[in-house]
Amino acid sequence: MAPPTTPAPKAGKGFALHKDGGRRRRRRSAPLKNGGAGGRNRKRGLVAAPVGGRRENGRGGAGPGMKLGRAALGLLLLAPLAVRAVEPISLGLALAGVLTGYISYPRLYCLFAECCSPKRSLSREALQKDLDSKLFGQHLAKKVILNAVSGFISNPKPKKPLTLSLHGWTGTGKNFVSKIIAENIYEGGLNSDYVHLFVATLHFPHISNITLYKDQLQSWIRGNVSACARSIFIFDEMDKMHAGLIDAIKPYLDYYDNLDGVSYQKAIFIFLSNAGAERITDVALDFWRSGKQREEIKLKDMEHALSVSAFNNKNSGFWHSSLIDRNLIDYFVPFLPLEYKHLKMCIRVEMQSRGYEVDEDIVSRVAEEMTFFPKEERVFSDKGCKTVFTKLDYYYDD
Ligand SMILES: Nc1ncnc2c1ncn2[C@@H]1O[C@H](COP(=O)(O)OP(=O)(O)OP(=O)(O)O)[C@@H](O)[C@H]1O
Repeated sequence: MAPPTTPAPKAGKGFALHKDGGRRRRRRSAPLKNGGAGGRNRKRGLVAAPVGGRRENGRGGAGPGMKLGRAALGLLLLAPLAVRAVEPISLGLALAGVLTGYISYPRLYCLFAECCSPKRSLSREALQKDLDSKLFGQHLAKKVILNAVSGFISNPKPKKPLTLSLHGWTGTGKNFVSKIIAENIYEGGLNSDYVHLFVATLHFPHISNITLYKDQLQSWIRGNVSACARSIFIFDEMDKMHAGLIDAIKPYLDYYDNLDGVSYQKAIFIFLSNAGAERITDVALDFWRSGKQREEIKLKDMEHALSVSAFNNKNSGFWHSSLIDRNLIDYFVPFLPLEYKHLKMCIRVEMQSRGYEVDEDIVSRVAEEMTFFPKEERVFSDKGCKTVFTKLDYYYDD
């Protein structure tokens, strides 16, 4: 896992805080010094890539390739001596074989192992299909994410990294969407070595360590982006992040071609937060009360209000943040509160994934057990789809 001075990875949510720039070295995670959260990386983490050290290649590193290269060079140097002993045409063919192998090695390697340059490029259609079939009740998020992510990935020279700030009530799909994005870019999804998940309360728990966290965060991101330009960083629980901490990464989100030899322009940063959820709910409730479809809600009804409320909310992690001040967040993405019918959709998916036939009677009973707000109207689920799965256990406990 990461060096002792870096934050610990999130247990159970597929988080690799390190990439070593070369082939992955799997190790047991070390407890953190300096007050970082301890714990073990589900992926049995790694070591922060040396800053300004090895540069990205197709494999995300140079280890085995270097060895082959040296072997090829050695053969070339020995060639004149060998020529006398071996038949020249065969020697030439052998050398050509070694060189071809060396040149195509990264591609060969990437056929069998995960690489920074994924085997397949992101397909807009596949992302759309995933969002349409898996994400319920979030027409705004779907549209923004589809356009933002596919447009960004298909741009060979983006001017800055993509920064998305996802806002909404608990259990409405913010983590779920991050997972979908990660899976559409890297086969390993959240478990990929190029996807990093930070959780505020886990990785940055103590306000007294904020200076240390800032240093760690910077070197972490710098190290991993220098190993793989297309790295994805997800910051969960932004609303619990100490004010000012996130500003440490501001330079990386800005319009710089490179900083100390590292370009951050292909990286993706996703921030998840409950900040602004009340504002989103107010708008959704207004639409509901006036008999309008929630699909009629437009991004412009929310986006500006979200950025302002994130900036002015002391508990948003973006409080007076230069990321907002300098317009470094590309999209504020609202997640609408989920209704009864969406809960039923979540329950059906869960039943199917457990191998049960969908039983509409159980679906309704589980959905009815959830609590809804406002109290009188009972329109929105107060936990989104988050606890429907455990409630389902009650009906299948034998
Ligand atoms: N809109 C949705 N469509 C389909 N499934 C959903 C949706 N929202 C939530 N779920 C289901 O509920 C689970 C929990 O949701 P998720 O972790 O994404 O919520 P969240 O918005 O990140 O909540 P929190 O703010 O508490 O972190 C997801 O893994 C997914 O299975």
